[in-house]
Amino acid sequence: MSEQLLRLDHITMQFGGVVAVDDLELVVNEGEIVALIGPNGAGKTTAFNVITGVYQPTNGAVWFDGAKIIENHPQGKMKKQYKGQCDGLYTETLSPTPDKITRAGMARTFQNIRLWKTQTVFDNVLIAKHCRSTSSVFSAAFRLNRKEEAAQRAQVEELLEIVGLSDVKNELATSLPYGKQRRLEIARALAAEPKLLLLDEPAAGMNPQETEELTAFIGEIREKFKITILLIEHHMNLVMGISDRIYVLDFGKLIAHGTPAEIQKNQRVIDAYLGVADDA
Ligand SMILES: Nc1ncnc2c1ncn2[C@@H]1O[C@H](COP(=O)(O)OP(=O)(O)OP(=O)(O)O)[C@@H](O)[C@H]1O
Repeated sequence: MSEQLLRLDHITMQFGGVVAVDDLELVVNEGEIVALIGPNGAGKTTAFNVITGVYQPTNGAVWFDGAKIIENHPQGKMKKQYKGQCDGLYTETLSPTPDKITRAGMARTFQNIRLWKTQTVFDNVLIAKHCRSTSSVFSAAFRLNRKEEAAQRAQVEELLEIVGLSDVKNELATSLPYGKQRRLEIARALAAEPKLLLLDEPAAGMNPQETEELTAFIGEIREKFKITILLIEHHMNLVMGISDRIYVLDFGKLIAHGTPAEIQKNQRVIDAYLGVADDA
């Protein structure tokens, strides 16, 4: 459990005058479930967007699976603003696209469910599998490689069985109840066979029972897939129930990190976030 899978070094993301993420240092070790929490607008989704290549950070580096995958330093007008803070620390510009990052072994879900609405449960997962395979475009369009296609279909069957969606595999994704749609979204991310799964508010919009089921489901996924998970979540029962460690952001800055027990009694966190009533 001690190998670092993901490491953020001095990550800053500035949009115009807003510093959404400010000098963030974060580590996720192999096999861990780590939560990133904080009040609305704290910078959590922005951090995910930097890690997954949606945004190029203003400064800093991201290491994944032993390699530096992202790096940037203040450019243009920003140079003056950041002068003295990070001079010479980062000199390269490494900015892979999100699909390259997926291929490197990360997969994510989004705050708003993004399923292929007109496809079945099975096809939603199959398409995600295709996207991972090198011959995906041709295979998907022309079925050039039938052997590969058959193997992928079998893997999708197996995955749906593991996540408990086999019985609804031929139904349209959008006909599923909300909790199952969330489960499908996670299954689709798992189809990419990631080393790191990033979940952005997986329990958003869920009632307490659905949240409880999801909490158990995430735990099962970790066990069954031996996967590492970084998640953003507002439901404190879920966060405290499954996280090994928690990072807390407030106004882009890291204000605390530690075990759930440590975070629960951290006064800065209580003031900034946990004092706010849980809507779970
Ligand atoms: N593309 C963007 N352009 C300009 N400002 C942005 C952009 N994305 C995020 N921000 C700003 O950055 C700050 C952090 O937003 P972010 O969405 O990362 O917060 P969050 O912690 O994920 O919030 P929530 O819990 O509400 O999802 C906010 O002030 C937001 O308005």
